[in-house]
Amino acid sequence: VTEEDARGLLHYRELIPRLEEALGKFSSRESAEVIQPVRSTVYCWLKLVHFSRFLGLMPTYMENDGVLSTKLVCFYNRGAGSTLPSVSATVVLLDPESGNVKAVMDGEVITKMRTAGASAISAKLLMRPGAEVLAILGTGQQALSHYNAFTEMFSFKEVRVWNHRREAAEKFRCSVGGPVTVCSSVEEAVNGADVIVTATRSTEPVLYGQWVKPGAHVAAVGACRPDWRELDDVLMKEAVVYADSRDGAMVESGDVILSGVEVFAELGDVINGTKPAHREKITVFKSLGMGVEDAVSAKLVYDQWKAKTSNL
Ligand SMILES: NC(=O)c1ccc[n+]([C@@H]2O[C@H](COP(=O)([O-])OP(=O)(O)OC[C@H]3O[C@@H](n4cnc5c(N)ncnc54)[C@H](O)[C@@H]3O)[C@@H](O)[C@H]2O)c1
Ligand SMILES: O=C(O)[C@@H]1CCCCN1
Repeated sequence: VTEEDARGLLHYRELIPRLEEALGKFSSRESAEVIQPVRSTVYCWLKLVHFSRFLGLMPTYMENDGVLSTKLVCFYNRGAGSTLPSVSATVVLLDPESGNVKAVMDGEVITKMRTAGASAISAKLLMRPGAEVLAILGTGQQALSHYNAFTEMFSFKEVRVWNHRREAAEKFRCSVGGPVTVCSSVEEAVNGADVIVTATRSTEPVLYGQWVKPGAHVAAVGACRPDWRELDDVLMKEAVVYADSRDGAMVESGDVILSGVEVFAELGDVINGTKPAHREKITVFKSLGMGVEDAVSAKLVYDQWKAKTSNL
């Protein structure tokens, strides 16, 4: 199933409810219905290359959904100037009965859309009512999918973007459909913002708590290794911290591990009603990406692809 197939078949209006259900199932530890270990990571760092690279394996079994899958995802921090994507991914969908491979699928569209979909769910649950200003830090693939998901799901009055290379932010502004304000600094972008998405390849904090307004919601998508940061300690300590997977965050998130804060709840706990949504406080959703998100997205694509191709 190609990238083009996946792009044509995946839509936020169908994807987001499935992601919400999957996050809820993942966090309801009562049954063994969902099996999704923390991602296995293999570094593939070349001696002469100064940028970090890894391969992540993300196997998942969802019994009631009849999904057995694994994603193979490479994150290559290639540095400025490369035209290749930072994330390349393939999802393998298997038949849970036989163990045979059903489909080998493009995983890049799935990764972009399910990550933005999960962040949109976090905003739906955790941002203050009447949120008007969205700020996006970073202007790469995830920034774009977040822009698309957030502008489709919510009605922000203003969308601001920041990139450490201003020309990249200008390019982003020209490539999207709606109005976007390009900001010269992170501080300018997040000043008074109700919702902030951090989607950079930075390994050092880019967002500082002193700039974040009370009650703001932060969807933190980058910094997916235990020694990488996007958020500073002030922000992490001031915020109520939610994660997609608590176990994942304790192993993979530098923002959580190095700040020493506790994950208050998983997003699925809020969906299940077992933990409150502290909309009145600064909230951080620390997203690392989960196999269950890929599994339900891949099933959605595959079922539609199958129906389409069997009608040919
Ligand atoms: N949580 C998840 O499920 C998930 C899924 C996919 C990607 N990610 C992460 O999201 C981040 C963005 O991924 P992407 O696919 O959009 O990558 P990308 O390469 O397309 O975009 C990265 C952006 O970060 C900017 N950037 C690079 N170095 C920076 C620095 N030092 N400081 C500030 N900005 C910098 C780049 O200019 C670019 O705009 C990565 O960290 C990636 O690992 C997370
Ligand atoms: O869950 C994922 O697909 C990503 C890939 C890149 C790094 C972080 N997590």
